[in-house]
Amino acid sequence: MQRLAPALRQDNVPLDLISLIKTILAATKEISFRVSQAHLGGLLGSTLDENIQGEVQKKLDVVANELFKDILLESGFVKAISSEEEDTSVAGDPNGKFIVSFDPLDGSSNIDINSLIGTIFSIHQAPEDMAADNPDMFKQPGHKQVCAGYVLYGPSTMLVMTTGKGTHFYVLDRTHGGYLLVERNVQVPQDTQEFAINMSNQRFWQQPMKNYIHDLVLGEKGPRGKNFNMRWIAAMVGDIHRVLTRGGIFTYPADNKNQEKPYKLRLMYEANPMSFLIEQAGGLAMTSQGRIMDIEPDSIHQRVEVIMGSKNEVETCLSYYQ
Ligand SMILES: O=P(O)(O)OC[C@H]1O[C@](O)(COP(=O)(O)O)[C@@H](O)[C@@H]1O
Ligand SMILES: [Mg+2]
Ligand SMILES: [Mg+2]
Repeated sequence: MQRLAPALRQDNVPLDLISLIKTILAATKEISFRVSQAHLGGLLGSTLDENIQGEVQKKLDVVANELFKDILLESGFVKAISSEEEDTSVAGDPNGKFIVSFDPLDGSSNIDINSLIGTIFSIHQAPEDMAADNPDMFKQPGHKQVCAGYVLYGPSTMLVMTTGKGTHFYVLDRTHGGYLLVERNVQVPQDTQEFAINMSNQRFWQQPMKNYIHDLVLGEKGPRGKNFNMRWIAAMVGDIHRVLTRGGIFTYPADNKNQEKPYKLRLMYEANPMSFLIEQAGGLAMTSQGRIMDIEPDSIHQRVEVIMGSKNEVETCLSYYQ
């Protein structure tokens, strides 16, 4: 099995980007270790704080954020970072070539039940004409990402990453301490019989999504003429990993549960990086209005509707909105 750095060099990834990726992965190895120790005590439960989005922070959210932030800012490769757990962007090295957005722990509600969680990251070039403390640097659409990925702290610690030349799976080999390439150019099957959505929000969805899910649930007796299965891991990293592995549609649609917050997932450090991975694997990543990676962001913590996965199924879902 190929090691990570030679695999990246084979794809002609620039050396400075490889160095940044290695820095990110050093942080994930440390987080993976902390996650494996968390149930021994001290790291479970919530802090007394909320993040800027009004969500209670888990202790492990904060630990993962501090680790990731410190390692990145000390590296010299990064001009600024933005994180789910930071109010605004944090300045790094003024000469850093890249900016990194991240969700230090995705699936926080799974921490205390020892279920799937992960770290999501997205890398853009740093604009040369902006100061390191200018958060406007992050207002770049997803199609300008130079790299995106996640690390899943599951039974195996897995890295799934793209630099725009396919989506590849790596596994952390603890015997030598590095990530090994286990599957190159993963492809999402175009058709599927599996969907992922939080069904408890059904009464709050818009009518097109209600109609689409209604037809899936009718199975072979309905207009789709085939049965569908449902999965919900409650961690986007886990749900998207399943979609990349065996296909499916994953959606967090608009809802009117809270009028001020029609969407749940965040564009910069959840939807955009996952869209890059899904598209590089031959899938589609959309809102009901268009391609996620074409959205011009207006703020770091912006939320967005998400409909992504197997190409034909995403297209079928979108047809209900026409
Ligand atoms: O509470 P719900 O509706 O199950 O939401 C689950 C979704 O929320 C998230 O956990 C949000 O991520 P965080 O844990 O990073 O806040 C997604 O990963 C997941 O898809
Ligand atoms: Mg998240
Ligand atoms: Mg999170």
